[in-house]
This record gives sequence, C-alpha cells and structure tokens, in this order.
Amino acid sequence: MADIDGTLTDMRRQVSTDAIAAIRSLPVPVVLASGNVICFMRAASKLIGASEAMIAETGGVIQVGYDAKPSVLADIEECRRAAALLLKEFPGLEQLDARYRMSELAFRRNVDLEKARALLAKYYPDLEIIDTKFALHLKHRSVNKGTGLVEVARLMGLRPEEFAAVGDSANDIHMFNAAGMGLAVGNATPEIKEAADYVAERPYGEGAAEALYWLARRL
Ligand SMILES: O=C(O)COP(=O)(O)O
Ligand SMILES: [Mg+2]
Repeated sequence: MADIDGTLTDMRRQVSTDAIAAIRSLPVPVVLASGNVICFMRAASKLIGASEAMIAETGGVIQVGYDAKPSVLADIEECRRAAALLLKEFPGLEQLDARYRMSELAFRRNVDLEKARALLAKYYPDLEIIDTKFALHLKHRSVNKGTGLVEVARLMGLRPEEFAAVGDSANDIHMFNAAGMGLAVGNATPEIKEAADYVAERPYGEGAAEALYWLARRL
C-alpha cells in the first residue's frame, strides 16, 4: 500500500521516478491509497504501474479492477451539510475538486483548523477534519485508509497483515495500524514516524524508494 502525496511525490505533487522504479521492481502488487479522487487514482495507478486495486478519498471510495464500479463507503450528504456550515463561518474557505468527490469533501488549508474542528464537534460529531499537509479533508470517522485496506484485502483474497504500508501524514495512520508493517518517508510527521517499523533517511519519493527497496530485501 502506497500513499501518493508527500510519499511518492514532493510538495508540488510531482511524482518521483525513483519511487516509480521501486514500485515496478517489487514482486508483489502495490495498492495506491490516497486522499485523491478515484478518477485521479485510476489514471495514477495505470501510469505508475501499480495494481488495479485502489483506495481513494482516504478510504471513502475503493475500486478493485480498472473497469470495476467504485464502491462508495460513506455518505457525502452529511459532509455537504457540514461544509455549508463551515463555508458560512469561514467565507475564505476554498473547496477542492468538489465535482469529483463521492464520499468526503476537501478544502485548501486556509482556515483556522482548531476553530473549524470545534464547530464540527458541536454539530457533526460523526465527521472529522484531517490535515494531510496538502489539503483538509472533511470526512466520516467510520472510514479511513485502514478500513479501506481491510476491504481491498478481502476482495483480493489476502489478509490486511500481509500488506506493508508506506506513507507520510495523518491520513496514513490507520493503514499503518491495519497493515503488517509501516514504512515512513523521511519527511513524515512525528506521529507517522513513531508508528513506523522503518523510517527512511531520505524524504518524499527518494524516501519511498529507499523504504520499498528495504522491504523488497525482506520479502
Ligand atoms: O489528498 C490529499 O490531501 C493527500 O493525498 P495522499 O493521501 O495521497 O497523501
Ligand atoms: Mg500523503
């Protein structure tokens, strides 16, 4: 399982050719797991050479098979109602690729996160806001990359513990917990490094390649 932004990419979201080469060299399928929308994931998986199983919208959407129908695992309507409240309270808040989202909503990181979280806790306790360092995600607490991994593993006929996960930030913690092994890139947050079995010395895609080659030596 590989996170995309901040793990295979740099902060400009440009993918690392080192990370792509490492993914293609692995003798096991690589499932991309991201906060990105499913149409982006489908194209990214194909171009990178990852498997046909994908986790999008931080576990809210999964798809196994490029031409399969995506499974939407959380109801976006409650997120829409909460977003209307947040947009009223924080007029500068900017939504990201709203048209393509099916289970959660994403925003640019230009809001007072603590105030937004306090408002959400009061009116929408089943929702949370996750900061990935690339975007804020307004999502159901019931789904995450860990629940996505459990479901994708089931569909692939594998156990979640048979997976290793590589990631960088807050929305990767549940997949670290569900997978058998967690690998952090050098730029990962302290929380992710703490939860990892291996912490790469190098950051971003170079760190992902380093971690994946370390993993390959143990397969
Ligand atoms: O969509 C984001 O904000 C981050 O995406 P990621 O899960 O690939 O890091
Ligand atoms: Mg990331």
